[in-house]
Amino acid sequence: MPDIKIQIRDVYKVFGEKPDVAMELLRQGADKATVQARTHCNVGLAGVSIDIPTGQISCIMGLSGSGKSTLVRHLNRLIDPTAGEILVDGLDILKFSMPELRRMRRYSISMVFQGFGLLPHINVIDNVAFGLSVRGEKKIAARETALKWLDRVGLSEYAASYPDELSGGMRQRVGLARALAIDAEVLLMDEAFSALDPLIRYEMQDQLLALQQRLRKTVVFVTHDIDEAIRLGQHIVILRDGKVEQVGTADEIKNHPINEYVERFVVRRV
Ligand SMILES: Nc1ncnc2c1ncn2[C@@H]1O[C@H](COP(=O)(O)OP(=O)(O)OP(=O)(O)O)[C@@H](O)[C@H]1O
Repeated sequence: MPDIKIQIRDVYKVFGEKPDVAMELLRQGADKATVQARTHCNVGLAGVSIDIPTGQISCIMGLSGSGKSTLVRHLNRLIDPTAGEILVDGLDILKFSMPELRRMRRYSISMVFQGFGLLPHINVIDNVAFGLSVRGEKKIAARETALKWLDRVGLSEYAASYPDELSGGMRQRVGLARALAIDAEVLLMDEAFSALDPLIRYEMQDQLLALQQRLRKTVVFVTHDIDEAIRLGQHIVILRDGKVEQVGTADEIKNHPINEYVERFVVRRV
């Protein structure tokens, strides 16, 4: 059994004006559509419990609106739950003070976004060094680290370029280098490769797998693409309407889909 890095315990997220009424309905077993009809609240997550293993790539997948982004954003507290617990290394991150939270975001958990999130007015190397500068590292040392990571993603020659001079795939490699440069143990990737065309996307998956061979980060990778989940994920979580539908290895999901919803993803591949 692998170690567990992140424990998500019975997490609910209700968006809207009447979270208490919505929670009561959810606890009585109402589904997302009923809660929406009765309270006009949007259910993001409804009682999600998952263990995220250390040093593996976990893929969160499901149809649009199933709660993937909402879930991953809880892990660095971009979103706080309506109810439930989130433990990282056994610590309840919902109880963190602002300084503890800042420390976690600067040192322990980094994030790669679909839209790359690069700053347009600074060059590539300073984009990669950004997280290091924010946490107070000296400019020369930060740039040295940034250059090492740019080299690892094959972009050291573009250190002085600006983001708008790069292709989408190159920009996402810069985004990846920036997330890796802070050397966090946890990497959150929200549809990180979804904006890329299929060939480049495949190359990025290769690059992530190659880096992961050496780095062994705990990666939480959100995708709506089952092929990507199966290719990358040692551990796959399928969400539907804010609930966990199935958790398993790629083989388990492929060969033993628990119901029609999961089967539809898998069958569509053939
Ligand atoms: N800020 C918000 N305010 C209101 N409702 C929200 C908010 N964020 C998410 N939701 C709702 O929560 C549910 C889950 O949304 P989420 O974005 O997590 O789904 P997703 O699986 O990531 O979808 P997609 O693949 O389209 O990004 C949806 O019903 C969505 O409308």
